[in-house]
Amino acid sequence: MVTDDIIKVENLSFSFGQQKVLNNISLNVPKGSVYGFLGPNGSGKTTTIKLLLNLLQNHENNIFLFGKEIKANREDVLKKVGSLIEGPALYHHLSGFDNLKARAIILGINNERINDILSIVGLTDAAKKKAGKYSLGMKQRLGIGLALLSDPELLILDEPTNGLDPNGIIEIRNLIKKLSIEHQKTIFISSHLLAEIERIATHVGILYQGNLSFEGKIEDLQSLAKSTLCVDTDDNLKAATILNINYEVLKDDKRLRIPYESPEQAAAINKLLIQNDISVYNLFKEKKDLESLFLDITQTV
Ligand SMILES: Nc1ncnc2c1ncn2[C@@H]1O[C@H](COP(=O)(O)OP(=O)(O)OP(=O)(O)O)[C@@H](O)[C@H]1O
Repeated sequence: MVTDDIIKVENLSFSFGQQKVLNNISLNVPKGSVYGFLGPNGSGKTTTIKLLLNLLQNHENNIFLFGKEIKANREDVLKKVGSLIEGPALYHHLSGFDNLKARAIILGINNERINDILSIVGLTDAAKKKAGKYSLGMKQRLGIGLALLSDPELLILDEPTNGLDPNGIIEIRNLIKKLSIEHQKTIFISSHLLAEIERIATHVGILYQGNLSFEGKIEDLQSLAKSTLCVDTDDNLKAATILNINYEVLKDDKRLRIPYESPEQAAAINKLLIQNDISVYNLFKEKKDLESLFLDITQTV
């Protein structure tokens, strides 16, 4: 298949027994992107990731990595992928360095590369410490280091910030940015937290109950967030009654909100209120934040 997408999935469905977990989802992950795969718990993210890595059996030929169907090209394709799913498998009695060394021996990778990896994931100073004594954030970073050993083009990370404290989250976020910008990795990262993804992703796919309810650039998602005109007056009840005649006044206990259309609409509303002897304290345009948009998208499927 000729495609610039590092991951391409076409109408993928999957069931565990009678339970349908994925319903006809299609994904397009461009080269060089940080693709945030968002969805609430249980929406099917881990299942999708396991299918992408050929860890669950898929009877269709509809998953392509690097333009190649994965089942027919399993080895060829998967050697270019590093992944971290459901927490890293570490030897707790071994140091960070030796954990990497154990994997490096199998892959035929030298100590210089191990030291590079430790530096990339910020564990140089803790290299000799036992992994069992690492914080959760350090363990996750070591797990990402293991995934990076073979210098994969694509990194697939399943909820890498799950359970981390704010510092741990920031460290992982910075690491992902670095891997994307300085090391040109394509990164597919799942999360149930929009705020997390919003800060690092270039592209977003939103999964809800096994359906892909949005896919696009992060800017496309942001532009979907509709603006409202917020109005504060000395008599909101009276103002709402007047505005209701010509406008849709949205329900809000604190202030009046009207779907924003144009600067002229804002001026007309202002004029109308003043003509009716209502003092206008505030009148401004507010863009819906992505968090509420995410809730909208996942509640209206
Ligand atoms: N091995 C399995 N056998 C049966 N059902 C499963 C199995 N793995 C997952 N499921 C079910 O499939 C659905 C999707 O699970 P999945 O782990 O893919 O969701 P998720 O979006 O990754 O959620 P979470 O963030 O909670 O891991 C859930 O209802 C889950 O109970």
